Amino acid sequence: MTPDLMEAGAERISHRHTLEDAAGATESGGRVASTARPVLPGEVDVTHGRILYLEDVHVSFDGFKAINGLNLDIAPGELRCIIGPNGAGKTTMMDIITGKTRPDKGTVYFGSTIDLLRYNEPQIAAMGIGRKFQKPTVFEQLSVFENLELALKTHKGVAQSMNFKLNGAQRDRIAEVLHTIHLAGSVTRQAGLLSHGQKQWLEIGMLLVQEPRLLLLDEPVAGMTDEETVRTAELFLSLKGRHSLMVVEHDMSFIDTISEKVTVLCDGSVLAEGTLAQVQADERVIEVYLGR
Ligand SMILES: Nc1ncnc2c1ncn2[C@@H]1O[C@H](COP(=O)(O)OP(=O)(O)OP(=O)(O)O)[C@@H](O)[C@H]1O
Repeated sequence: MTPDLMEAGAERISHRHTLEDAAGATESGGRVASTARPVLPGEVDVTHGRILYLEDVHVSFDGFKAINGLNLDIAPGELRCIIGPNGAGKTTMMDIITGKTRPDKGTVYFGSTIDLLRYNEPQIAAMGIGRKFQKPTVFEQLSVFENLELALKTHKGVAQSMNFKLNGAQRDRIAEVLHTIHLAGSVTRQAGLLSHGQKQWLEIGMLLVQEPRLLLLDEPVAGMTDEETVRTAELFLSLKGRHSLMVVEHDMSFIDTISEKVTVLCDGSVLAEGTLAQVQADERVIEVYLGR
């Protein structure tokens, strides 16, 4: 497909992807473990106003308390920024949410019904929690379009099927994502030739084609140019509402542009929470993180 056609496709997009589309995405009928009811991607109970809920979570590594009584909740559609000094436990927290690390103790819920501690990493990803690590990991030899196509196929568990063809809705979804990540003009470009910022956007796009409910993003603007950082802020602001985002960053001006609520982690638990101005004025935060 040519960039022109993809661009045209992007313009045709209306947000018509329904829960039915998402339900059709799971070849296994969406059953992922021994819960009382099937869990479908996109089907998360947020009637209690939380898409993510952590209570009194603890993790120790060889006796060292990396996470120590962590409580946190994220609202549906929220864009939450997480800051804190090195070793505060930010990465470990994301590892717990995504099933990479098991806590010693605590509660971790996706919506109000899905106990994440009962699932493994691939199951949690399939439920709609996407994670972006700091370094971009796109397939450099493939084109931008092929990277997105592969992410969609892999998510649907059909990567091994040589006969898999994208349907119209899937092509529209890719076109929409290309537009969102500012790569509609680079559809056929080899991913290895993209700038660092473009690779980061492409990797975010590879998550977006999977329609995640919650996106965890680890230092997304590290190494970006100022212009790329501004465009990334615009991208995140455009994603909030439709997706929930948790962004770990050290770049304060970027956080200032995108954040409503900031959580400061320190020594494995929440030290402060509020607007950026509120946490920046907090003596304890100044002491451990921002400096005097
Ligand atoms: N697998 C592990 N084994 C032993 N210690 C670990 C392990 N993972 C993390 N830690 C320790 O737990 C603490 C929290 O680490 P974590 O990487 O979560 O912090 P962070 O806030 O993400 O830091 P940074 O901003 O430097 O990435 C650190 O002291 C780290 O050395």
